[in-house]
Amino acid sequence: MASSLLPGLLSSTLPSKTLTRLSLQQFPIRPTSRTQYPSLRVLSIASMAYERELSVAKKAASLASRLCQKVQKALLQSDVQSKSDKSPVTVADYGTQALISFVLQREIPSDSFSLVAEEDSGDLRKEDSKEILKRITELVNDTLSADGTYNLSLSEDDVLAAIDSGKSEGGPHGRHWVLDPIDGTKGFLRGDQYAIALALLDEGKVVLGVLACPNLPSRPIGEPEKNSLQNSVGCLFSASIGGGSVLQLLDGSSPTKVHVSTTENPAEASFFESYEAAHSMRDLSSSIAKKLGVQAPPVRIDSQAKYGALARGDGAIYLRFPHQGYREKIWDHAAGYIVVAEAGGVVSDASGKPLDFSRGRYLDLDTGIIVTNQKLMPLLLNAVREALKEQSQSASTL
Ligand SMILES: Nc1ncnc2c1ncn2[C@@H]1O[C@H](COP(=O)(O)O)[C@@H](OP(=O)(O)O)[C@H]1O
Ligand SMILES: [Mg+2]
Repeated sequence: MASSLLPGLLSSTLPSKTLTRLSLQQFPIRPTSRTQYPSLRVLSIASMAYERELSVAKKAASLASRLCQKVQKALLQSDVQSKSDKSPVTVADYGTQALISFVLQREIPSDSFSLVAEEDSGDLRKEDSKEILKRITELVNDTLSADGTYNLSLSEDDVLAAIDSGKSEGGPHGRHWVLDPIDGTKGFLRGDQYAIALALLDEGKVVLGVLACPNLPSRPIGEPEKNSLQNSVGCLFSASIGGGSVLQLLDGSSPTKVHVSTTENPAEASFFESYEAAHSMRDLSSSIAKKLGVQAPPVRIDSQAKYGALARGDGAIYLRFPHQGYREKIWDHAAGYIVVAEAGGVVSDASGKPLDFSRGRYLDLDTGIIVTNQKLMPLLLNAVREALKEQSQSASTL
């Protein structure tokens, strides 16, 4: 069991826990709008309550991004046949989940550790998965040993147990980590955008989030390259409740606060949507953009990198309208949600209701997810309402 590795050993490279734990119940604040917070003093106390967790989450996501970069590099150097095969992403998905689960349990020992994550070890325990499990274990151990913080090696059983810690159902009470080990699997396989997305729920609210986007350029999307210094890729977004959103490069540059676009004019706004056509109704997004007066074509990228890019103002709107019957999972939105909310943005369902992360592994939503700044949200909601009405009218005449 991974937990056999855990007893009370805290890393010397992370700040020790000097703060008294403050629960959300003591500070009943809502994360959706910074202007609603009661006072700056309470804000900073609330975000300090999760300082250690945020630091550990950033470390875990940074380590995992090294693991993923290694796998993606090998994948892109290999032949076409292996690019269409699913095994590289499998190795990176499981490896990331094992690594992050291990780091969280090791750094923040708790009897009530809970992780809601995408993968489980069912397939890995099958007889024909021996080789892949060996590769995952090597990858995790190589990543840990290159980092040097932990002088140990995980066994295959440790890796399986760490993956299976992700089976939690989440819910409205207590603390739950929420992890998408590789969000944007298809982008990962193509060599495009993907994200490692980790968040913490406390009493049903997202209180911190980290988005590691190893392929996201440091310069804004759409801005032309100027010189090699601006060509770096690899962004780490992080946010904690009341503490704002911060961007640093995965190579360790100094953190800077980010803010969503302040544009009030839809004609100046550009919008994000999924790269994968099957993940969102493009006709509907296009009709909404037209009603709003957006002139620019959609910016299509994979994963929660969209939330990160929007949080730093690369675009002002994100539209996501899955086809009927699709159920959104909390790990696909929790980290991105708080990164945008703390950067001054608003994330809601298509009717304007805040997302509810307290209902278990799924986000049971009305129709879709829309994201923008506070000034554009009322206009966007009107455009969404009209476009949805038109869509249902044309469906009923068919
Ligand atoms: N038919 C569908 N409609 C909407 N989302 C879908 C989908 N099929 C998969 N997804 C989700 O879309 C995520 C990728 O997001 P995006 O479309 O923004 O790139 C996937 O995450 P994973 O790659 O972790 O499986 C998956 O959870
Ligand atoms: Mg995902």
